Amino acid sequence: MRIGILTGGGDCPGLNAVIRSVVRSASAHYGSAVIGFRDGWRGLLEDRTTPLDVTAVDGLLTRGGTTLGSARVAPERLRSGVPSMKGVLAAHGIDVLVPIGGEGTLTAAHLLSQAGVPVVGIPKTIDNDIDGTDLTFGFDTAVSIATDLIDRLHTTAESHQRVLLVEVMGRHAGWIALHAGLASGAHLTLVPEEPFDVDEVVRIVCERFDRGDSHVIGVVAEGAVPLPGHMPLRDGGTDEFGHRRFTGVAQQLGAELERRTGKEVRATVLGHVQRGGTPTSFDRVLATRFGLHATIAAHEGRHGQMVALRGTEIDLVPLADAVARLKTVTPSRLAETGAFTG
Ligand SMILES: Nc1ncnc2c1ncn2[C@@H]1O[C@H](COP(=O)(O)OP(=O)(O)O)[C@@H](O)[C@H]1O
Ligand SMILES: O=P(O)(O)OC[C@H]1O[C@](O)(COP(=O)(O)O)[C@@H](O)[C@@H]1O
Ligand SMILES: [Mg+2]
Repeated sequence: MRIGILTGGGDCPGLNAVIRSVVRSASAHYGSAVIGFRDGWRGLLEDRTTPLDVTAVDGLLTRGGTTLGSARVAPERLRSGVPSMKGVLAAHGIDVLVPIGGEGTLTAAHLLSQAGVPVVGIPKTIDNDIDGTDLTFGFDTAVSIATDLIDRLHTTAESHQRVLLVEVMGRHAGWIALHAGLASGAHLTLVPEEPFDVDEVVRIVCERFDRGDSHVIGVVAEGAVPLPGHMPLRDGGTDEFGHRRFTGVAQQLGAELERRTGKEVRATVLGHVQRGGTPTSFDRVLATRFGLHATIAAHEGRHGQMVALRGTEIDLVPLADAVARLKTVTPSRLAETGAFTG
């Protein structure tokens, strides 16, 4: 068998570990070949490939990023390119395509699957917002990095009796904010799922200082928004791929808090450092298991599926179900922060 593989969307730690796992398991268990398409869907549209054998994936387990490269392509270009992508796959004799990506890449994978291409998807994203799987790889690493950095912000905030707002990634889902906030003892966590009440944030800040606490740490997901009418938030419009452009919610909320509380506020945007570097051992294991089970599914003819973590086992879920909705933070998970807020 010949397997095609590509990595799409934002990179994350563990992508290289999956590539290695697919190549190693395809070779060891089935004697199958793996061909990589470069830069996500763009490489498939433009017929840019790289052969992947066991030697080529040597050392990839621990390396961050993706050796195949990743890129975004306007969804319209992708939809109109389905016939030519099928042509490229046929020309390379690809039996099964294994796209590794977030909800966007997996939506495109579903599109190809519906067009008759045998596909087995693998969910990646630091955002952990893919439905049908308990976790995506990359998330644990991002939370670990964010937690470590927030721990460091506690000490400098204490020294200066400041409010420190930490902006973490999370476009539609606040999983990183929720977990990094709980892990680092944040006093306040704001997520995209629940527009925040600025009066309530002001109250929490004032209360902490009034009772003699030295500082405030607030974790703010980049996609968090205020309740309508509470404070202005600049509109950045959308980019060419349909993604909302963020304008720095932590910094804007910080200015509002300084004005209303009289306290010194600093905003720190963690940004792409959350996506860089080597994966945690948890993500290495999850990525390796996803790669192995995707390879098995590909050889067993279980197509139109995505590998998924359910409890401790790796399962398959229909791609159609996985991309039907995003997995966002539930009100009950958010309510768990209540006892630790303020
Ligand atoms: N609705 C869609 N239909 C077809 N292709 C899509 C769709 N959404 C995303 N894609 C393709 O998948 C790529 C990656 O999606 P994106 O949302 O940027 O990242 P991720 O896969 O990490 O969620 C996009 O650049 C685009 O080529
Ligand atoms: O690197 P870019 O293109 O600025 O994208 C940033 C976005 O990508 C992410 O890091 C990961 O999102 P995806 O996994 O969906 O690509 C988001 O948290 C963030 O909003
Ligand atoms: Mg995504």
